[in-house]
Amino acid sequence: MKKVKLVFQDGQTIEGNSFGAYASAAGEVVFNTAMIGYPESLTDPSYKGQIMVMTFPIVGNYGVPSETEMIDEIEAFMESHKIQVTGLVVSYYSDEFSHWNGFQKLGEWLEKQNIPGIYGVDTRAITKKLREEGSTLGKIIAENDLEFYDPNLDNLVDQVSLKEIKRYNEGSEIKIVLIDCGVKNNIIRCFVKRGVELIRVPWNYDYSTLEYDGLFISNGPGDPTLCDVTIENIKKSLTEDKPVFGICLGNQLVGLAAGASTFKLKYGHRSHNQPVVMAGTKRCFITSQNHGFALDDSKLPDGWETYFSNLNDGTCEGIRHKEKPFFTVQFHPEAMGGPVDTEFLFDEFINVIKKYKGELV
Ligand SMILES: NC(=O)CC[C@H](N)C(=O)O
Repeated sequence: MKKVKLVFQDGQTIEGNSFGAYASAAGEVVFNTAMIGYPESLTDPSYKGQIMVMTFPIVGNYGVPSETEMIDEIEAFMESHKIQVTGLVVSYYSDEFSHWNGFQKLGEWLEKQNIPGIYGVDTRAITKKLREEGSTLGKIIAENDLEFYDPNLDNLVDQVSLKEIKRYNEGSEIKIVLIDCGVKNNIIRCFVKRGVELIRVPWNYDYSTLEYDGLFISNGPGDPTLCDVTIENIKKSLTEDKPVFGICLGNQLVGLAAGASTFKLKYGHRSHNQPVVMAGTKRCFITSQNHGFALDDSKLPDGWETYFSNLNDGTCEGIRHKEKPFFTVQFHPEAMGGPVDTEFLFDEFINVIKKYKGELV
């Protein structure tokens, strides 16, 4: 059994066992308290540049599904075409797996994609550290040492966004432009199964010449303020009346385009049980989340209001325009993995598009 080290920016070093690739990697260390869903989380492009600490004590016991099986031109069981995290930290790694959909061992999959994992470390102590001191930079060290690396200084969206336009359900009556900032596959599935045409465009694409009925802005990695081209394009869309919907990074980008500001949370929200409340109601939803930044809704621009708030820390979980059909959420209604309480938001978006097109009164 090979040993590796997890080294934090403050010098703290924890030794553990290697699994996956025996390699060194540096990034931002974040923790995720979800009990399941490691194949989906590991392939979520929003985790790009991050070393994920899973607090659930046993990881790997249901294996990993096939990463090559495709349905409708997208990976059937993954949230993107590859592992996006930089490294994985778990307490107990189970090399044995049992699941109807299990195809390979988690360690084998990580190794194939050259992603290091470390296990046999106290993930509760690490999580307490991150909660008390905030997210920090870190590295997994095998043989060779590395510099620390802060992914939030790089335009990660450019690295994960697709490079050319791609259409799904071509020819459908309702056409939605999806700005791909690192979109999760389940967002695409949620639209495709509702029968709309999806025009998936790169993060910096000028979509103003396309024919479409609604604009959707996806999730994505890193600091939202670095998505300057997307923010400028959204600004133009907000002067029009076409419906706009954004998820996670998309929520932050619409907020920035409207004139609000973002800030970095101390340790982020990464789990499948984040409670949010819909403004003006007592309706609470349990949501799946993965974000390190948030919109500051203490001073929203004129015309905008808070749509959802987080019941744990009161931070903004979405905004909406008071008159125009624009709304966004910080959590993940497509929930992969996680609870599907808020998937109805896709239907609401399609309904406001129908209203906008005069098909619904
Ligand atoms: N899942 C996301 O879209 C994350 C958005 C942004 N990168 C953040 O960490 O806040």
